[in-house]
Amino acid sequence: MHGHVGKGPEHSLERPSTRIATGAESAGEARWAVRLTEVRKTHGQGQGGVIALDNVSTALPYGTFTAIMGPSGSGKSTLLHCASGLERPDQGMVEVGGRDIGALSETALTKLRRERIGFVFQGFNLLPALTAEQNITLPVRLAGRRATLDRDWLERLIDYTGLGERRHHRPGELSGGQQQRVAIARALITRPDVVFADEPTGALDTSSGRKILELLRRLVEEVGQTVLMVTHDPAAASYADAVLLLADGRIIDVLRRPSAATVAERLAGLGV
Ligand SMILES: Nc1ncnc2c1ncn2[C@@H]1O[C@H](COP(=O)(O)OP(=O)(O)OP(=O)(O)O)[C@@H](O)[C@H]1O
Repeated sequence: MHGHVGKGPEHSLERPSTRIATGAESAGEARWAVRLTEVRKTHGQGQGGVIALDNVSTALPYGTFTAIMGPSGSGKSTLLHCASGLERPDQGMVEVGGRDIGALSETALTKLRRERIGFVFQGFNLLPALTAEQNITLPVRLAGRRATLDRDWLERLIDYTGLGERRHHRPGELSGGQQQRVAIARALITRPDVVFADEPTGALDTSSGRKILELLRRLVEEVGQTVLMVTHDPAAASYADAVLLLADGRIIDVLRRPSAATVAERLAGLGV
């Protein structure tokens, strides 16, 4: 595989790729967009406590598309929440763009989440009073005075998402697929180290969902974006470079270049 040096993390997902230029990378600091090292997370305490993540280690190289799958309750959301700093692990380390996010203050973590991480949700989560373009540029405005909008990048994202004709429409005037494309452009506007997508096609019909997955794939291939996506759908997972298969809070398998059929078969073996 490409550029693997020394002993990598337990599950390192390598793919030769165009790599996105980030501040951390250009400084030669980070190889991985996201890295989890022996992450453990328990919900609740004592006898009622549930081990949601049990010593999970994995690393996502820049410019890769990874899917997380597994039975209900296997820890997928918890992994996404820990990787994005929404929840703090009990043990272990989470790095985003080479920064140990556990060492950050709440303020610094909020800033990192706003500027270095993009989020895409099943329900789009757009602000209804803002136009498509205003929704897309909101993260830059929230970043405050220091941040300036990169207009060329905005235009490229509008091209990628095919929203040219709709940029001045409000979410209520857009289809579900179009709203999700706005959400994807919004997630990328700050050129984040990673985009976390939680069931991004869950609320869409098959054809709109496929367009979303093709868009994410293109952004990985052509822009070098790193994407981590939770999905229950083997067809959606087949757009990823690799599938992390979770069961009982552990990564039990990594399926590389997965086909929908391979994924479905492996999940059926787990009783999903
Ligand atoms: N806030 C919480 N309090 C108590 N237990 C929790 C909490 N959040 C998650 N859990 C438990 O942790 C385990 C992992 O949950 P998690 O939501 O990460 O699984 P998941 O794979 O995302 O499930 P699903 O596919 O159903 O969304 C489950 O046993 C769940 O019941």
